[in-house]
Amino acid sequence: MYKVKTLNSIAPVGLDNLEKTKYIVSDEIDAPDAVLVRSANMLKYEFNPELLCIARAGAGTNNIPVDQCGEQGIVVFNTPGANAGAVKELVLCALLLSSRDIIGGIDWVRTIAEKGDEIGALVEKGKAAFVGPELFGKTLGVIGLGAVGAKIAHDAVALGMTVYGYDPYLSVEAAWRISSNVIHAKDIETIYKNCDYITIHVPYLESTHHLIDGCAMAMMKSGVRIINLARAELVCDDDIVEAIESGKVACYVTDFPNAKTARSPKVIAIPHLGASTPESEDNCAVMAAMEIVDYLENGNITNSVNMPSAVLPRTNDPRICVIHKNIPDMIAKITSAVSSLGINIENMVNASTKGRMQAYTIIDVQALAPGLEEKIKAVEGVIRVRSIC
Ligand SMILES: NC(=O)C1=CN([C@@H]2O[C@H](COP(=O)(O)OP(=O)(O)OC[C@H]3O[C@@H](n4cnc5c(N)ncnc54)[C@H](O)[C@@H]3O)[C@@H](O)[C@H]2O)C=CC1
Ligand SMILES: O=C(O)CCC(=O)C(=O)O
Repeated sequence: MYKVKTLNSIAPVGLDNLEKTKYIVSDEIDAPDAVLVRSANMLKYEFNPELLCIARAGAGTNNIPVDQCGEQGIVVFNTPGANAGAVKELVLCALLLSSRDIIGGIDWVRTIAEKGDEIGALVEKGKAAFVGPELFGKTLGVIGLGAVGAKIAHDAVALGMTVYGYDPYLSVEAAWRISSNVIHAKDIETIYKNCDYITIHVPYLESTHHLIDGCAMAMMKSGVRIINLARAELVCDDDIVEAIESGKVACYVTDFPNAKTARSPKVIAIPHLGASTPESEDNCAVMAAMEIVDYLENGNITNSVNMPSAVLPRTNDPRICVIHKNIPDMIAKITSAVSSLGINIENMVNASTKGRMQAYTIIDVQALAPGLEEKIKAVEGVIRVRSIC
């Protein structure tokens, strides 16, 4: 039986893919083979030696020590695009909330709720305090045009906005998803200087820490509205609070409130609800569970953030899966270790990604033999070996 530990509540439709005859799934498992997680912080998690993979039911993996996992031969998956529809809808909502003072207006109506028949007249007299601009005809800057950013850019065009998109790392495949009406911003300053609204959709990495800071905001239009449903640390809290106080920033919407931002009256703080729809919770859970099943049962890797993709269709042959350093001569040494025991290789695939530290090899063999795993493990540069019957 495979053991899967859940660190967050995972949608049942996803867990249904972990057949009860093959999997024990619980939040109280010791020494799991796989971990299923949403936003739980795993940065200080103690990895048991048996742990083979972690599936993040979601996009961002900054709650997982991805590089350390790679060094230990633990495959980390995420679920690209599976919650993008939910985030997109909340960003559209955030754009409207940042513009029209809907929240202020609703709060004010509550304060006059006991005024009985006077309410109608009070509303007509008081509503001028909650006026805000339309999105139509305004300029939106989308930083990061991946699964979420591409959808927002598309819908904002449909809302009549002029949309600038900035993403220097966009894959060709992702580029096809971008509406041709989106203006390609060649540098981030173009976004800062031209946009009335700016929304951020990049992963949180060392290189994106405080992407929006005082210098960035200094380049922006006065009264800019900033939407951050990506990660708190992409924006410098001290600087944005200061920019709000000075009037430079008219509104900041964040899905990641903290002690600094939650108190500011011009911050709309949402309790990390970007992906909180039944549809996206189901999508993420199903994709994450399927990634675990395919890796544990077949050794196939799809949507990993620390290993290359590698899929070899199953036959009846037993299989050896080898995670190794991405350095020259590994394939020759690993296949020699197999053939030194007189074992024939029936089929194999090797995958590496430029710049990634680990590579991966799947080898279907005629038969397993005692000592085979040990022989491969002894090859310098091999990180982890697993055989699957
Ligand atoms: N609030 C929530 O519940 C959710 C938040 N997120 C956050 O949003 C982020 C984006 O999500 P997806 O669009 O699904 O990810 P994605 O991986 O599809 O897209 C990210 C895009 O950012 C681009 N990028 C990376 N560094 C950049 C930089 N310095 N400047 C401009 N572009 C850059 C990449 O090329 C990629 O196209 C996630 O990493 C996560 O942190 C995602 C889903 C739900
Ligand atoms: O699972 C969640 O609710 C959080 C989703 C998220 O932040 C992500 O996918 O990056």
